[in-house]
Amino acid sequence: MNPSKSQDTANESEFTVIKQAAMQIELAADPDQAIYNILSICSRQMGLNRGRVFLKEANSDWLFAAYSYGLTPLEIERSRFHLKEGITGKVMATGQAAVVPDIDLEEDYLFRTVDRAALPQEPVAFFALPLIRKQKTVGVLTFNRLKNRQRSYDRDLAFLKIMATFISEILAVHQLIEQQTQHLKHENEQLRQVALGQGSQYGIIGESLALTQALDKAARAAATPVTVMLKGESGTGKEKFSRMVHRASHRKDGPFIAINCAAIPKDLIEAELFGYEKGSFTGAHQQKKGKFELANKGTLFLDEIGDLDLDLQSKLLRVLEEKSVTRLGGVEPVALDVRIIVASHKDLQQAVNDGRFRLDLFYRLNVFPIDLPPLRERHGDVRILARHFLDLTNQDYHSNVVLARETLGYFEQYDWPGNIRQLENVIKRAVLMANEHGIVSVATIQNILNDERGITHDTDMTKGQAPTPLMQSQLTPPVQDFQQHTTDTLTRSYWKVNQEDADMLQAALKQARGNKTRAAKLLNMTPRQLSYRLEKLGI
Ligand SMILES: Nc1ncnc2c1ncn2[C@@H]1O[C@H](COP(=O)(O)OP(=O)(O)OP(=O)(O)O)[C@@H](O)[C@H]1O
Repeated sequence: MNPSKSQDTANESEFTVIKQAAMQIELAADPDQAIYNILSICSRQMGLNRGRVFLKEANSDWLFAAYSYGLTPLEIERSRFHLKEGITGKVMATGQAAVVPDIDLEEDYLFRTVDRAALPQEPVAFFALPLIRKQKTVGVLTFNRLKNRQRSYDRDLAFLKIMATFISEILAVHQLIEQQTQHLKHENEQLRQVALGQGSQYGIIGESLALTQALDKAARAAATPVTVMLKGESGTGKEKFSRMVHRASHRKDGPFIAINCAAIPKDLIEAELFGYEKGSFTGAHQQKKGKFELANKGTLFLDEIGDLDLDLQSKLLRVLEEKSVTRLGGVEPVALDVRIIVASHKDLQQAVNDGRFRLDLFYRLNVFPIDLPPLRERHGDVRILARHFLDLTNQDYHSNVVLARETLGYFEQYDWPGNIRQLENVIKRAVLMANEHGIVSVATIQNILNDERGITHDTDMTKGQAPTPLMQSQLTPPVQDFQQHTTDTLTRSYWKVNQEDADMLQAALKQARGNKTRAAKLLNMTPRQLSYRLEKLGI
C-alpha cells in the first residue's frame, strides 16, 4: 500500500475510535461501564493493553486501580501503589505523563500487578498519564503495549491524552451526579423527617407520600388564620388533623371545640352552635353559651358540615360573615375570634350541585382544602398503623399479642372501607381473640371482618353519590343527652351487635375476670352499653 494511503486509513480508524470513546461520556452516570468501554476500545482497536485507572484511596497515601480492563481479580487486588512508589506514583506527584519504552530496562517499573512471565516475551512499553481536573491531578491512567509496533510512542501518547481527558470528564460528571443525588437525598430525608415529625408529634402515624403531603398542607394552614376544609372518607383522620392544625397554631393555648353536626338532632343544633338566653324556649332554664362562643380565641371544628340543613347553613354563613354570634332569644351580638375548621365525608361540591348545600357558604368554607387519603391509597402505612395500634392495645390490655407475618400481608391487601378507625377496631378485637400462644392469625382477622360485613361504610367522598347512613344497631340504648349521644354514635359506628359478637363480649369478660366495668373499658364502651348487650344476647 502506498505510505500516504496507509496513513489516511490509520487516521480514519483512530478518528472512529476517538468518536466511540467520546460517546461513553454520555454514560457518566455509570462510570464502571463507561470507563470499562474506553479501556476495552483502547485494547481491542489500538493494541494498548491492560488499561488501568488509578485513584487515591480516601484518607490514605495509596493509589488503587478503580477501573481496569484485561486484569485478573488477583492482579486488580495487587494494583496498589504508594504515592511515592513506582512510575504511577511519580505521575500522580508530578502531573507529568511518562513513557517507558522497555519495562525490563526501567528500575522504577515494579512488576507488582502483572508478573513479567505473564507478559509477552518480546519488549513491552508502558504509558502513564495524569488525570487532571481543575489543574489538579486526580488519578493516573496506565497502559502496556508491545515496544516494536509501527505506531510511534508520540502518536499513542497524543491519543491517550484524549482518552485521559474523556475519563477525567466521566469522573467529574459522575462526582457531580453523586453530589447532587446525595444533596437531594438529604433534602428529601429532611423533608420526610419534618413531615413525619409534624405528624407523630400529634399522634398522626404514617409515612406514605399521600399522608406526608396532607401533613405538609396542615402545617402550612396552621401557620395562618385560614379556614380549613378537611375532606376524606369516614375514619381517615379528619378530627385528628383538625386537632393538629389547632395545636400547631398560635391559638394552641385557646380552646379547641369540636361538634359533629350529624350527631345532634336538628331541633337542638342551633342552640348548641349559637347558645341561648334563659327563657328563650321551654326548658331554657338558664343562659348557655354556644360552641362558637366557647371556641372564642381558639378553634371550632365543625364535623360533617354537609349534614346541616339549608336554614342553618344561612345562619352559619351570617355568623362567619359578621364574625359575631347572637344567642337564641338574645339581642346583643358577641364578637368572635375563632378559627374555623370544617370536615365532611360527603362530596360538598356535589351537594352544591344538588341544591343541598349553599354555594356562598361552600366558597366561604373551601378556602384551604386538605384531602385526607383513604387507607387503601396510603401504601406502606397499614403495617405501621397496625403495629402502632397493636402496641397501644397491648399496653391497655396488659397483653403481649403479636400479629402473624401473613396477617400483616393480609392487612396490606385489604381495602379498609372504614379506614383507620376500622383498622384500629379490628386490632382491638383481634387482640382479644388471639390464640393461646398470643398470635393473631389471618383466619381470626377474616372472622372479625366477616362479622362486620353488615356495616355499610359511607364512602360518599369517593363515589360522589348520596350516602347511606351507617347501619345503627337495633339494640342501641336510648339517648340520654347530646354529649352522651355524640360519644355513643362515634363508639357505635363499628358496633353491630348480633349473635356473633357474643364471642367477643365473653372474651372480654374472661380477660377482665368477670369485672364488667373493666370488660366494658376493654371493649371501648360504657358499662351500661355492655350490660344492655349482654342482656340482649342472653349472656
Ligand atoms: N394517621 C393516624 N395515625 C394514628 N391514628 C389515626 C390516624 N388517623 C386517624 N387515626 C385514628 O383513627 C380514628 C379515626 O380518626 P378520626 O376520628 O380523626 O377520623 P374522621 O375522618 O374524623 O372520621 P369521621 O369522618 O367518621 O368522623 C381515631 O381513633 C384516630 O385517632
